[in-house]
Amino acid sequence: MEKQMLKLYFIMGSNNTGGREPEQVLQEALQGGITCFQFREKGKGALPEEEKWKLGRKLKAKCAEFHVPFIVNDDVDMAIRLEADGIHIGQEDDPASKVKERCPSRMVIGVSVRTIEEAHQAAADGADYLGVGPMFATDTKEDAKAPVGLEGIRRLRAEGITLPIVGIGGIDVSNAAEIVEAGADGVSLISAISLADAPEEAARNLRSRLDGVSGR
Ligand SMILES: Cc1ncsc1CCOP(=O)(O)O
Ligand SMILES: C=C1C=NC(C)=NC1=N
Ligand SMILES: [Mg+2]
Repeated sequence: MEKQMLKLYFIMGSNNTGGREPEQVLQEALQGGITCFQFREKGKGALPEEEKWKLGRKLKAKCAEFHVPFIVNDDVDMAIRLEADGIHIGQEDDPASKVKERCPSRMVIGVSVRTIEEAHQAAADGADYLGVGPMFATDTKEDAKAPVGLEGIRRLRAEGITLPIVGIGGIDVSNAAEIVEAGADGVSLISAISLADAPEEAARNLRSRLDGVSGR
């Protein structure tokens, strides 16, 4: 997996946009320079199945226009049937080893981890990258656990985790660089772009900030 794709990894569902059209917000984020997109339709106000599939197809087509990887959160069937570039799973989903068996080998598999044990397990299960967090406080994910902070990433690297890592949780232009300086290969975020007055400008500012940082 090309870890550069993790530099500015935007995540969004229709319930993260403050009521704006998700396709429009994604269009702007792509124009602003996001390097990866994850469709994450879950939580309060998430779309029912039928609409979720329709939106998923539209967002995938938009990512294809910009040659940006399209990742699906949680829903392995959707990821496979939409021919997504990858799937992202959490600790409550099937292990990466099981998901990997079901997916074409071209698909990347990301796993959410918070502890060192979870990180080692995900690596052993064949994860291609880790989503580490929550980094900072966030109110986007209702059931987010206590933040692990930059130390959460430093500790994984000190423990010898060499897999590509994105930090997630409460990230914006004010703290994105330090995530990479702590040893991550990029940042993943929702509201810093999805709720920005100008999503394209927000993505552009984040991208230029991240282009100026040397990670590991
Ligand atoms: C999905 C997820 N996992 C840990 S925090 C979080 C939400 C991130 O949202 P935001 O970037 O708006 O803090
Ligand atoms: C919870 C998550 C953690 N990390 C990433 C990249 N995506 C997620 N949905
Ligand atoms: Mg999940």
